[in-house]
Amino acid sequence: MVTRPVFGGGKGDAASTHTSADWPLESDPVPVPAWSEQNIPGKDVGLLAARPIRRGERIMARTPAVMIDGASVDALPVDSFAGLLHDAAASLPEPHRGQFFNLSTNYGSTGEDTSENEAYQIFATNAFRTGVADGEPDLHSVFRDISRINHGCQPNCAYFFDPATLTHNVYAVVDIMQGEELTVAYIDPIQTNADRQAKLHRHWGFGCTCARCSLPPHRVAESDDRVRSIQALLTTLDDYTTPLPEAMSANVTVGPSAGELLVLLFELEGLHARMHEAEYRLALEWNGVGDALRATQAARRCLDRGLLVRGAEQAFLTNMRQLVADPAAHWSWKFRLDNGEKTGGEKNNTK
Ligand SMILES: C[S@@+](CC[C@H](N)C(=O)[O-])C[C@H]1O[C@@H](n2cnc3c(N)ncnc32)[C@H](O)[C@@H]1O
Repeated sequence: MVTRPVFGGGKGDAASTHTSADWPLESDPVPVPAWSEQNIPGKDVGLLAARPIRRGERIMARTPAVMIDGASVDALPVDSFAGLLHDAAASLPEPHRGQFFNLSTNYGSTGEDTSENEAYQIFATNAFRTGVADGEPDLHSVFRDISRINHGCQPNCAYFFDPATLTHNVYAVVDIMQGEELTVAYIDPIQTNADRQAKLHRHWGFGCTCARCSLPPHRVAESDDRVRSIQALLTTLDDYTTPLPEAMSANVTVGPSAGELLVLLFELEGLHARMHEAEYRLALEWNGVGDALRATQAARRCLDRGLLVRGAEQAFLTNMRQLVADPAAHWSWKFRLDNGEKTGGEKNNTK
């Protein structure tokens, strides 16, 4: 009998064997890391999947290296802000301090070559908005590792900040193959190719070369057309005052078929990190015509997707839970069949 009380972080381990040979159990098995840092042509450093990663897997959870109140960015002259930021980062213990000062400074490096300016450039290149509730207070945070994830317009990962634990979480929103680059969206991907490129240039100083941006022109045109359809559908579906019969005679696209079309367009555009938004609209449209079962199916999918990328406490998730619990008692029940009197919906609250 072999027993090792310290094995598994103190959980212990016992084995029965016929051999007196040493068991290779000197330490915990080392888990295979999900990613590794690599140089990626045209992007400096990025993260590649070191093994297959399943949709839904949490890839990283990190607390901030530095958190900054947005009001101080506005209130202070750049030099003073950069000095404070530098001192805050310099006070971190190693290896966290080294990891912070190692981050990218790609945000249009200007100004003097001082370590204060370097801290400022690191902040500008890598900070995430991490406001607690409805963006208040307006906090911005820099995280090791997570800040190495490059942008993609069809990202395979999504993140959300959990204010209760001050933890930034990164989840896989699709199955990811070994060797594939991990990406998140730095900007709203529901924009045409030209609008996405312009925004990335303006705010981040790079041109995107992701698969969606590198399509041949005829497929870019098709993708842009789908984006415009998504934008139009989001506008009509979020107007809860248009009853279905009236909409049909006025050629306005609402109802379950419009919701199904929205889901399809999200899929075709690879908007996996945003699927909860399409499923939310579909759930409401089915409930709006009194089909409780189909409404519940879409609401379940919305919950599954939404919990992954938004955490547990969002209003739209509560809304979907209420629909699942009792579709006929939900505010949206048969709202498309009424005469536009029900307007109690919570509009567009999936973001
Ligand atoms: C938050 S950092 C990401 C990690 C960074 N690549 C590094 O080396 O640490 C943001 C910077 O990465 C680069 N970057 C991110 N996504 C990119 C992309 N899709 N194409 C080109 N450069 C990208 C840009 O220089 C951007 O300013």
